[in-house]
Amino acid sequence: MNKSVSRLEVRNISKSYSGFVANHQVNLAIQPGEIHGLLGENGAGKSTLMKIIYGLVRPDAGEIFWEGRQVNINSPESAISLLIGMVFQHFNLFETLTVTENIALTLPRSEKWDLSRVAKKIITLSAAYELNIDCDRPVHTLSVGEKQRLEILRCLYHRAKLLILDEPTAVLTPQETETLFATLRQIASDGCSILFSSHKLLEMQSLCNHATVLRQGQVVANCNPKAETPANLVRMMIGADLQGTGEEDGEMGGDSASSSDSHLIAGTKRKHQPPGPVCLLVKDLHFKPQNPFGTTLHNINMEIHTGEIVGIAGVAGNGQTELLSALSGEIISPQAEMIMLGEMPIGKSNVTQRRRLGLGYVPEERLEKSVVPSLSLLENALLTAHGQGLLRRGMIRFGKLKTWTQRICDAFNVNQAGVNSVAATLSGGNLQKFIMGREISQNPAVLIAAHPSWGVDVQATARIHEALIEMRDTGAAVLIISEDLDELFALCDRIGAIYKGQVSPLKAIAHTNRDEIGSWMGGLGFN
Ligand SMILES: Nc1ncnc2c1ncn2[C@@H]1O[C@H](COP(=O)(O)OP(=O)(O)OP(=O)(O)O)[C@@H](O)[C@H]1O
Repeated sequence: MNKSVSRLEVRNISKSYSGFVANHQVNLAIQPGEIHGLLGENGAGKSTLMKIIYGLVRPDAGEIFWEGRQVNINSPESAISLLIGMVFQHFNLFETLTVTENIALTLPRSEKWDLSRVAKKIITLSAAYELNIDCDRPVHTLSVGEKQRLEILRCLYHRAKLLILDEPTAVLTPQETETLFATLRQIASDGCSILFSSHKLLEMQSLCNHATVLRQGQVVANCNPKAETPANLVRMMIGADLQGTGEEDGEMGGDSASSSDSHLIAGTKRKHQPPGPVCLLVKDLHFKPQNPFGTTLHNINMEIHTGEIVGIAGVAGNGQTELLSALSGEIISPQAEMIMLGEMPIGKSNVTQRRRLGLGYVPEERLEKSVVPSLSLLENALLTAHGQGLLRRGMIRFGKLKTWTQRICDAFNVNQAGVNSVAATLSGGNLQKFIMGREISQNPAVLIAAHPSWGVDVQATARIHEALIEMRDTGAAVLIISEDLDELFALCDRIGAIYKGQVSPLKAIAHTNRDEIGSWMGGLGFN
């Protein structure tokens, strides 16, 4: 192959949605074997550009060249036929089918029916790339992290020449991210090009030698992220310095991939005051899921006090989903006293009853559980906030609802076309900001949040952290379940880990470190 011909080149790509500009005259070229970063804050237009390249979105204008030849990529099928693969931010999987069946479905007729052959190849690939996945499990039983690994595996199966990854590390642990990056470097060194989007600056610096920076749909810079400081990258992304973080220019780079940029933004606002009384008590909580692939919870004991943020770290699939379901009321506990909200036994209460008593909840899955994708932001706000005076005698108070929703969007800088926007049309990060804002704005006594800053850019993460710390400082209890150790260490007062359905002791941040929590995440030392 002629080295001077780009694997992919896009010229003057533009795309608007009802007058809202998502991409404006974007130019970008990716060489064979290059890992090219696409950097930009939430709503900058990264996913739109990637979807155009993958044939999912038709551009209004512009041209695409594949290995020097102009092409018309008008569907994912035509992208796949060129050997372009894509891993999405939101999973594109059939929930009731198994891992093998999900991959087989995307294969040509001649291959798709030989499921045992497909399974064998999956096992080989998943071993080679350390993407451990059980071929026979139905997708609905997989954790968020496992579903994402399946998406990556599916692209690897197709031997793509261009692999597009839209925030693939959002739910991976630092170790998993390191492993993934090693895999991606290996794939790139074999000549495959990679287009990788993220707003995690350290990931960009660790993985990419070239990056295109998008702001409000336009290319504002091309750079080598390894040669830039994080402050420079932030400046390129948002066109200004990050507010109130104390972040200064400094040498950065190196090969270590941090799972987030949380260390850039938190830590300065911690108010050292003793926590209050126990607000959420979990006592000998055990639960055996009906789902044969679920994780059994074993006698979990925890005390969360008012005025503290507690974090539970863990590798996906260790019982986080079951613990979240049990605490939120999606699963009813064997005994009511196993979960106490203040003086109230709530183990047998349902989600709505728990919400009424002051329990806020941000589930793991954004589009599956947190919002109804086809409903507007107004309607989605009402779904969990109807108890905030938004109903009168069973009728919706639309004026109030509009003000309420607008306030959430303003406070959390949810960048969208208006409160009537359909949730599915928001960028991933903007949707996450909306969901966090919706729950925090209700001032719950206890907030249980999974992955609070999943897919959220550095500035918005700062805003979410600030709001969580503010809640804590005004007496709320916050429980965060996340795989992002950076975020947990930046935010939490106490921290523990979950492993195979058991929760470790919760230790004050000052009395533990990443190594200890990391080893607990791997099941060493506490059970
Ligand atoms: N189908 C659609 N209808 C209306 N607006 C859309 C649609 N798809 C995207 N947009 C808007 O286009 C803008 C760019 O979205 P895009 O998803 O490309 O951003 P992004 O950079 O990937 O953001 P994030 O980092 O949050 O994922 C956003 O403001 C989004 O709301």
